[in-house]
Amino acid sequence: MSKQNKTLGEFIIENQTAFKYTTGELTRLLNSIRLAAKVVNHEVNKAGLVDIIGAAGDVNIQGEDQQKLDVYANDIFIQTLKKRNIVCGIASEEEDDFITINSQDSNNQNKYIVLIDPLDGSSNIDVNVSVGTIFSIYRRVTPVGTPVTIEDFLQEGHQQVAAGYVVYGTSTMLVYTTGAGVNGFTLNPAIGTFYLSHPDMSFPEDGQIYSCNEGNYIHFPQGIKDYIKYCQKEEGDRPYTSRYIGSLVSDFHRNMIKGGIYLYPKSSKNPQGKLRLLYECNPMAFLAEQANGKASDGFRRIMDIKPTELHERVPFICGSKNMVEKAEEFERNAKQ
Ligand SMILES: O=P(O)(O)OC[C@H]1O[C@](O)(COP(=O)(O)O)[C@@H](O)[C@@H]1O
Ligand SMILES: [Mg+2]
Ligand SMILES: [Mg+2]
Repeated sequence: MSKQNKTLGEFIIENQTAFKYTTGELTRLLNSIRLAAKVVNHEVNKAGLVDIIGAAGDVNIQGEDQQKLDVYANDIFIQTLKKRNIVCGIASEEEDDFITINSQDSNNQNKYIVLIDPLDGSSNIDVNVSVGTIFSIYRRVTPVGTPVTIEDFLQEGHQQVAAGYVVYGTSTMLVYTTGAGVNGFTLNPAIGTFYLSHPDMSFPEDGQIYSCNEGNYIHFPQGIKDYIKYCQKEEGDRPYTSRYIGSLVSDFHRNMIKGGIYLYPKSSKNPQGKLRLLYECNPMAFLAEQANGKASDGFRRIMDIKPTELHERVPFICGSKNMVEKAEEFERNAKQ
């Protein structure tokens, strides 16, 4: 069977042997995420027809108005994972604290925890612009059969065993890694099956696209301002093209295919940046590095940052390796 016709289910099974902890547990977990993605996709595709757009009326721990689709996607992913008794803990952008699964059941031999951003790009839901879901998977560090603790969630990004995203766009794709490269699968909506459409995805080392909310420009650190001016300068292969969808998943996906850099720096408005280390930056950083790209906070490798809080934010620069290194160079120079 040619690589192209392979379904996600087949690919997951075939590639579990490449994974050193093979017990089939990660396979079942990835398949659960695949299922939840299809359910959420069904609702996203009819946003506007059904009562799924607009605010849900609550504010989440990030201080953001929860959108109905944020809440719906959160419920679907958590229920799908809970029901299958496939993990021992879950953390989500939409949940104040982490969720412990079946902690009283000492037979709960599950080894994995999942961190999710159930709906990424919430500001785009109501305006029919692509949105996504982001997931990150770790092995627990506390003994199996005991309730998970915060330590299981505050692991450095390089401890991830798998990460991925779903983009609900012109087509719906699931893109993931287990540390052996990055592969993308497109949903055939007629039969509800994901097919391998983008094998071995890789960031071009250089690109001509920069993605950043320039509306915050005056609040950016000097190094970032200098880098944006560098991108806009008439010189060599520049100016680069500015493209900003406002959904991290979609901006990342485009830049991975075409070559580009995404920046959400810290600013006088957001001293730590906006994006969340555990369920946005770490999974995208794992994917970026597995796809020959790079991810940093301007100075440190994202996946080497030791988390201290569940919902902590970090400045985020991610994309084509040479472009990220150039941005880091401007940040370092501005510091001197
Ligand atoms: O509107 P801003 O400040 O440019 O922020 C957009 C960024 O915030 C996010 O929407 C944050 O993610 P959520 O929608 O999951 O909260 C990113 O997807 C996006 O890149
Ligand atoms: Mg997000
Ligand atoms: Mg979100």
